[in-house]
Amino acid sequence: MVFRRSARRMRWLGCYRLGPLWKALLVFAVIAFAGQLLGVIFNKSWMQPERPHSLYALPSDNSQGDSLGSCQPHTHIMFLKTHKTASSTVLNLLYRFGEERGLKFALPMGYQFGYPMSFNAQRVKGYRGPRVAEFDIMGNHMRFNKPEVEKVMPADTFYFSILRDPVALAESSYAYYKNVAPAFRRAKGLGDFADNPYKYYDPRLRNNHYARNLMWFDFGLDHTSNFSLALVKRGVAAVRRNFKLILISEYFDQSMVLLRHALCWPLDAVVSFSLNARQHIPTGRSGWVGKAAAPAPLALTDKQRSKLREWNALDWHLYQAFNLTFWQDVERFGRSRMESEVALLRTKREVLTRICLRDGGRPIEASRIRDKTIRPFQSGLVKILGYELRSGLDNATWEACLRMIRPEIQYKDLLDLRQFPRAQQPPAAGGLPVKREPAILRTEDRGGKRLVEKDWDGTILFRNQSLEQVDSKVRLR
Ligand SMILES: Nc1ncnc2c1ncn2[C@@H]1O[C@H](COP(=O)(O)OS(=O)(=O)O)[C@@H](OP(=O)(O)O)[C@H]1O
Repeated sequence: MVFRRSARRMRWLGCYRLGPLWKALLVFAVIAFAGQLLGVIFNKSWMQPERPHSLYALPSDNSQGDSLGSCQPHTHIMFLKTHKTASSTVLNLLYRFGEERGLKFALPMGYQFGYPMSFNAQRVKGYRGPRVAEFDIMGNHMRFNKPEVEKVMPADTFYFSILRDPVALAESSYAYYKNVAPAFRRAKGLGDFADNPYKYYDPRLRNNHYARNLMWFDFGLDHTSNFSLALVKRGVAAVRRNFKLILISEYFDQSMVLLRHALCWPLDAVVSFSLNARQHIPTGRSGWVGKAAAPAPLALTDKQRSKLREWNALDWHLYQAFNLTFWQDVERFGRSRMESEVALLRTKREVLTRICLRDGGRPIEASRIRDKTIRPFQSGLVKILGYELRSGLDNATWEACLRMIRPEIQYKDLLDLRQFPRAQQPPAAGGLPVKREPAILRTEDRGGKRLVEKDWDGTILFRNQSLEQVDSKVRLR
């Protein structure tokens, strides 16, 4: 049939003047071409998942979520990156948004802005003084200090941050800062710590802020006074004054919807994969499996949970106050509108998972990630997980997917290099030469003896000392 049609078409094209050999050749060429075409289509549909015309767009969707009318997208943004609250996932989308639009980031010299010291504008790489407004986005870890931040960021900056239930945060913080916070280091487990925190906690020791009211501390609030409702009220009021939006980690997707509306961003810009997750291996009653220093120490009874809430009372009140505000915001936004946007966001995430990630998008241990440059930074008791990209992605897709899974430290290095190409590294504010710190926190352990432990910033936390020596030497406050 196909052959007869081709022969008719050739007659129409005047091929009847050709000899039989040429005719045969032409028929062969037509059939080969048709076969090739079919093969390409066939192969594509098998090799690639149905890929929409844009990486994010859904097959039935040529919008980017609800229209946001005529508002202008915010590009001056300050995100207070609180610790262990899903803040790396949030920072990733700020990095992506800024990178794609060529915005300028206020970056730290290392990986945090002099944390745990209070933020100082001089910590920003390339900072040239309070009247030189040249940064668009700021989001690395800091202890918030509004007057100093205002020196760096433009007057119309949108300030936002994120909070998490203090008990979940304590678990995450204990697992991550076990070797960094002296209070955690000495405790047998988080439950043991919760039962008697004063036995382990000395507020004068450096890095013990990771063990109590960490969010309150990150907001730059007074953490040295005794707990009182008046103190809480002042703290909550200060946060309300300084921040336009407080997200809630437990309701991450709803948070993303509120955020994208507040920023007038497309929904696509807030689709993300969870970064910096700790490995959970459920088994038996404890909920964990593992070897020696594995996560059994994280098990908590209900009583211990409520003790941790009491211990972190400032954080607990802060969280409750902004959880309430959050749901009032959702109410104002409209519950059903929120539900449909969250559903759209989740569908987009699923599509992207299929396009970008191996293993159905399950996060994996760093050691199993073949591309060493995207292995997440490791710290503490448990493994911090990352992702691997599917093979066979075209360049544009690969680049877009990579942006979504690139860990925070590597992403900061990349942006840093773009903003300050090596050849012209500016002197650090204050005239000190810039020292690029290695992108790895290390606990070197030889023969069971810990030699050096460095913080993200490259700060040496301790070196070749017993824990007791360390604790007595790192007194800061
Ligand atoms: N999307 C989303 N939703 C809810 N929770 C999330 C999300 N993304 C990351 N996470 C969890 O956040 C924890 C890591 O927090 P951070 O990235 O702020 O940590 S860090 O301070 O930057 O080290 C870490 O918590 P734990 O796994 O309990 O340790 C992550 O699993």
